[in-house]
Amino acid sequence: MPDLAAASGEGCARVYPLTTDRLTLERLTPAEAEAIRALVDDPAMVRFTANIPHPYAPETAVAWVEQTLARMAEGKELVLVARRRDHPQAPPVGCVGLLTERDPDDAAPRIEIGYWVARAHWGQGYAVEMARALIGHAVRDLGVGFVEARLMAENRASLTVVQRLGMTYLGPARVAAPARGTTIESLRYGLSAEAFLAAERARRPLVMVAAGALIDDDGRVLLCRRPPGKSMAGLWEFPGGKLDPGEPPEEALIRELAEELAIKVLPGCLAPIGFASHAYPTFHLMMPLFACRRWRGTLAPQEGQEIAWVRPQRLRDYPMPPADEPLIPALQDLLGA
Ligand SMILES: Nc1nc2c([nH]c(=O)n2[C@@H]2O[C@H](COP(=O)(O)OP(=O)(O)OP(=O)(O)O)[C@@H](O)[C@H]2O)c(=O)[nH]1
Repeated sequence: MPDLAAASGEGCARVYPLTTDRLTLERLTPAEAEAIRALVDDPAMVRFTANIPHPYAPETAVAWVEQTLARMAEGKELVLVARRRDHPQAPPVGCVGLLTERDPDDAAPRIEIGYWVARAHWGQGYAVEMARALIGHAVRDLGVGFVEARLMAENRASLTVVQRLGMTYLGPARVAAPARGTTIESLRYGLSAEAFLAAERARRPLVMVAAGALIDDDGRVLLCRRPPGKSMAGLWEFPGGKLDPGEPPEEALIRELAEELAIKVLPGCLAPIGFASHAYPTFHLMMPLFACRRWRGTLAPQEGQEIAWVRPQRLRDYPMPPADEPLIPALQDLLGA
């Protein structure tokens, strides 16, 4: 049985918050009770849920948070609160959670996902984005092999979510609805870890890029600015580019450095520093970074790109693509900054 608290112990501090293209997902804390109550206390929101009462009193929200935190501490539940990355102080967009459940006829406990999105954010794909992040975490970090969802047949929005997640219909189920004092007919959907990972790979193909940290005699590093019109325009990056099919990264980098900066580099002058592995919205970037202190020719930008020679301790003054962030300390270490 997977332990849903497994990723919150010592040494795993960097697992949370999970981040997605638009959201930050942080573990539930007692401080969230009132913000959650304010969003959930909405008849349109609770219409399709089994156990959210309406009206939703402040003490009910506090009690729910307390109970949930107790279950989270036991590894039986994991609830994350989603906020927009561009509005971190704004009220939450919604919540997504996993819980372990056991019906009388279940041979083994099952892991069920649940989510809600505040009404102001409906129709923008947030439920799918939150659920994908949490399922990805469950599958990759917590050893969860199968995730279920239960929803009411008339909940069209949730049906779209489970379909977009790639879940398949498993059959009908009756769900206890304590807030209504009854049970309700619902539909069971499910997704295996393998199917989830296959869908993720198809949605986000792997792109291999080779990049170089050119280092001058003063220990400064060359950054190039992404020109207007390109993705992530205006950010500073290491020179380099995509590998051609079958091309080794060193060869690709040497070719790119000649094309972009008119310099000739020999393979022996490239030393690996580290790599970036980052999920962008439409592709997964894998990018080895090589240090290079020697080249031939006069370095001259060939594509009109702005360049800067940057002292290692000043690298953070230059906004870089998110994939590059983890490479900065490695480069600073190398250069003794
Ligand atoms: N060269 C380079 N590319 C980087 C860095 N960090 C990073 O995320 N990338 C991404 O890796 C890809 C490099 O592709 P590329 O250099 O061949 O092509 P491009 O800029 O025209 O990219 P595009 O296909 O996004 O327009 C881009 O999507 C770029 O945003 C970096 O430090 N150097």
